[in-house]
Amino acid sequence: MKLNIAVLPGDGIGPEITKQSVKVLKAIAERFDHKFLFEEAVVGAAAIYKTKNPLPETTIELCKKSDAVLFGAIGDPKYDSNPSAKVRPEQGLLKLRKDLGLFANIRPVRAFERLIKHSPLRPERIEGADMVIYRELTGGIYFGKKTLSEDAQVASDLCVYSAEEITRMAHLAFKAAQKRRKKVTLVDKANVLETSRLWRRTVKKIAEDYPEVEVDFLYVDNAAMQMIINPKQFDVILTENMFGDIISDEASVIGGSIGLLASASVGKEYALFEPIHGSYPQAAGKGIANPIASILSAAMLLEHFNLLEEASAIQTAVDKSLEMNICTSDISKESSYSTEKVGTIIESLILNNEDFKINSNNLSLGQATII
Ligand SMILES: NC(=O)C1=CN([C@@H]2O[C@H](COP(=O)(O)OP(=O)(O)OC[C@H]3O[C@@H](n4cnc5c(N)ncnc54)[C@H](O)[C@@H]3O)[C@@H](O)[C@H]2O)C=CC1
Ligand SMILES: CC(C)CC(=O)C(=O)O
Ligand SMILES: [Mg+2]
Repeated sequence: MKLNIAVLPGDGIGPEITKQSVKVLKAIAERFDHKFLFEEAVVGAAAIYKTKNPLPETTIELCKKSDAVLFGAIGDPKYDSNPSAKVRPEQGLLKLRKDLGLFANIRPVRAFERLIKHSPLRPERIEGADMVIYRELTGGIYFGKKTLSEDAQVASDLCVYSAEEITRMAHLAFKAAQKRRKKVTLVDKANVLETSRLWRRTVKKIAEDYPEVEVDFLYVDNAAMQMIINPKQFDVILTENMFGDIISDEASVIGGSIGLLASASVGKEYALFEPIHGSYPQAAGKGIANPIASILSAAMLLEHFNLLEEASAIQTAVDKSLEMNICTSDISKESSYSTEKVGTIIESLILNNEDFKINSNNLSLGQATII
């Protein structure tokens, strides 16, 4: 298969982790005889420094003409220490999501068997945990009107959702549940928020189309606690933009590190693949960032194009590398390999291993991105 992949490394650790996932995709192309072509563009603070714009038109154009986008991370201490800056790296990512219509962000979370001993959570609580978070990505409070009074003493962020935005998201979550353990949990705050009540009503109605899927409803505050005390109860979590952002960082503790959690951001026309973490500026250039979230995002990219054996090859190589204790220091202080070394070992496991049979257990999604 021939794929044109736009690569947007971004800021902080973005370039060094993305370098590893591109390396791994090149290994897949070599081993499975595909042609993957990569073209880079700037986004975030890197783009502001170069063009004064966090999302230059040339970057959007490249994304639109490519088959898929591989995204690193954005964010820079210069802007984090100045929240009032008018032009910000985050605007680049938010605008990109909006312009490409990437309304669904899919974040699989599972407890990696080999890492359970490193988790701060009790092993018996997380062993076998396996869920996928369907986070709405282009609506809600991140995109609503923002105001600040003239004296800078009163501010507001508007949270808006339409039934249409909820409906398209809910169908994706129910379809994913059909292929998994047939359970959808809507996470909201319907005891307080009108938007959450709209989510509940809409989801209840859609659930009628999926009688074999069990639905339950949890307030986000309770969900945050349940995530830690009983994560195995979750199969597909469906939620709005901000709640999904927050509970997925929390859920990463189950996997052992946020440096392991991949995601796919999809819409009707375009698809972008990105780790769930940010630009981790404290680690930039030090070679200590975990590249696996980015590498597994590349696996999700392959899965999106139905390259299941190839996606499975990445997943298997990642599992093997972890089994061999080849990991960065966020996972194990005793065994701290560099970002580059972890990428190189995963690359060579892909190039040298003979047999990558598709094993639905080691696919991250079960084709959940194909919409
Ligand atoms: N999708 C994106 O591009 C996102 C960007 N950001 C931006 O990133 C910058 C930093 O934000 P933070 O809140 O510190 O979040 P962050 O996700 O960058 O880092 C939080 C913590 O997670 C850990 N971590 C993150 N990625 C890791 C990796 N690959 N390997 C090992 N450990 C890792 C580190 O302990 C780090 O201190 C900000 O400018 C923020 O706006 C934040 C979240 C998402
Ligand atoms: C930096 C934000 C725009 C996004 C975020 O935290 C995320 O998508 O996980
Ligand atoms: Mg986040």
